[in-house]
Amino acid sequence: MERKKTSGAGRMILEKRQRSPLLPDFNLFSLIQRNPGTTAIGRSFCLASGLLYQLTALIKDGLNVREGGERVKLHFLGTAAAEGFPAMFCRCEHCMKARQAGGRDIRTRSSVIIDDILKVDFPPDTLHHVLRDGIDLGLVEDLFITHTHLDHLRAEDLAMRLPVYAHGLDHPLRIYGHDAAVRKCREAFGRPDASRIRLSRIVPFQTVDTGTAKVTALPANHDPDETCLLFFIEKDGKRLFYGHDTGLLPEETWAWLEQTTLDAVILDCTNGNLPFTGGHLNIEAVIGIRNRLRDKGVLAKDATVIATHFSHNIGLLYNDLTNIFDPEQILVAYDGMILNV
Ligand SMILES: O=c1ccn([C@@H]2O[C@@H]3COP(=O)(O)O[C@H]3[C@H]2O)c(=O)[nH]1
Repeated sequence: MERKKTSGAGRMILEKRQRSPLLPDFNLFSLIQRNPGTTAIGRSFCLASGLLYQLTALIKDGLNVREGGERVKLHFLGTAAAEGFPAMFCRCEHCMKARQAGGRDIRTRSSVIIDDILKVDFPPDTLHHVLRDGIDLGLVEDLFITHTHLDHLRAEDLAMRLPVYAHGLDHPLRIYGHDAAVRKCREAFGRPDASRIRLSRIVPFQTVDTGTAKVTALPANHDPDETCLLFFIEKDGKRLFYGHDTGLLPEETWAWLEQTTLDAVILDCTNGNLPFTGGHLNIEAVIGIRNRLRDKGVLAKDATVIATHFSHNIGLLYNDLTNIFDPEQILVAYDGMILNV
């Protein structure tokens, strides 16, 4: 189906201006209109401030504009490990600090939406994401599931796309996952009408052509009891690697990745400065993977590398993480972050 898209840089600037936490949307012009008593000096001040605000936003956003090609919007809905940050029941020093700090130190269970129509994972915080970021989930056409752990697939909530719970939908949601994910979905909502949900089992190295993107499932190194997937996503000429949850990448995944180029790489940083475990990475491993991708010529010029999926156990707040990752030119994801690559 054709969907109307605002093109390139204009779209990026619009979105970043609407959502930037540093530049809240504050319409000075409507303030003037609501206050007919405003003096000429006041009106001039407001107009000048408004113009300055618009200009600042354009300059800030302009810094992110790249040369050539359609941009792909990556919207990070959640950036935490299973327990969230602060963790639900946790009263440790770091969770207490995060509760107090708020903002970028509040992390929910991980998911990303690409160009508003392609989603990876369906965590239990999805309703919160929809409400927090004003997302129209009815637009999403394709949902790729990495694995069935509770923070990545809340299958029961997908039933909210069925009749009675959802109206006005004009296309089915196509869901793709390995066999455990398909089984979990079937147990949650059976075999619904294909106009609402279509479920497909995919296997490692299979490429799905959604019509808007080509998505290849790659093996993760996460849970020995389940085939967990990572995704290579090619959309509008951009190539992205969705690389969590995983420990050190399997060599067969490396072999596949080394045949391509990547414009954006999203990596698992669950363990922060702690030693990495079998199923997750830490800061050192994230930097190591970035270095290998760079050394093998996989990273495109100006490629963006992003660390995400942080556990509360690492005890690092957003500023601690940026202090570590900024010198490495690796971005630290936060909830609500929008990138145009
Ligand atoms: O050795 C360990 C094992 C686990 N954990 C935490 O438990 C979580 C389980 O879900 P998850 O796999 O999304 O993320 C994990 C981490 O946040 C940890 O910090 N250290």
